[in-house]
Amino acid sequence: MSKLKIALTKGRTEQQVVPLLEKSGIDCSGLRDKQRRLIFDEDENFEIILVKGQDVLTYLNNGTVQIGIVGSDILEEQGNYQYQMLDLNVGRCRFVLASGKNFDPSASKRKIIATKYPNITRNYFKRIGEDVEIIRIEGSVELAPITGLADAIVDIVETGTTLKENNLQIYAKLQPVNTRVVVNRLGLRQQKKQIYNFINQLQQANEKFSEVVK
Ligand SMILES: Nc1ncnc2c1ncn2[C@@H]1O[C@H](COP(=O)(O)OP(=O)(O)OP(=O)(O)O)[C@@H](O)[C@H]1O
Ligand SMILES: O=P(O)(O)OC[C@H]1O[C@H](OP(=O)(O)OP(=O)(O)O)[C@H](O)[C@@H]1O
Repeated sequence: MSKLKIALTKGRTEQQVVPLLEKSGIDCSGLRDKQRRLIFDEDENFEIILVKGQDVLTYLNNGTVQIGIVGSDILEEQGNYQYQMLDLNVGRCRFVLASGKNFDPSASKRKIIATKYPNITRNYFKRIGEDVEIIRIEGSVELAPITGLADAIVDIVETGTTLKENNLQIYAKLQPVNTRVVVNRLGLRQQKKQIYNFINQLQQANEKFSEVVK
């Protein structure tokens, strides 16, 4: 029987998900001890690769892996909703619209919004019927309203520390974010039993199951 291959988002997601994978009985000793290694096959049933969140669906859709573990922020930004199997109770945060204290959300002038998530931002402003200019930036998003690059930002908030330390405040709360398990459809047909066993083990470890593929 071939091993199930998992693309796990490296960084924050990896830190929070590895304890869950271990709880569900998967040998993650290599991940615990690693420095720059990216592929882990210590477990007899699983192979885990560490990838950037934005690349998880590329590996999944290509069939290189059967399972991906990635934030709902990235799934939503990339417009993929169809392969989500499990909602993990980790990586919890929320999208917000934020700016400095002088920002006027009801001002009639066309606003400039900086974000790492242009699609989510476009959809939000479309929903509320406002036309805005979006500037895409890759990080340290909070700098945009402080430096005058943009009027406001759409970004993720977890503890609120980054906003607070940069004197920004929340003007609107958008959708919540958490970590999801996504499955390749062909993989699901070919390795159904293995995949469902994995999902069940992870579900028990997580004690929170939310959504089965339709
Ligand atoms: N402050 C946060 N608190 C909790 N979860 C977060 C936070 N920021 C991001 N996340 C979640 O963790 C995932 C990975 O975030 P992480 O910061 O490791 O990667 P990143 O933002 O792409 O940064 P980098 O480009 O440095 O790798 C995000 O896609 C999101 O789901
Ligand atoms: O509410 P907090 O707990 O402070 O977390 C929010 C911060 O975390 C994320 O940034 P990240 O650490 O990924 O850095 P980045 O600016 O490089 O994207 C996000 O973009 C916020 O800046």
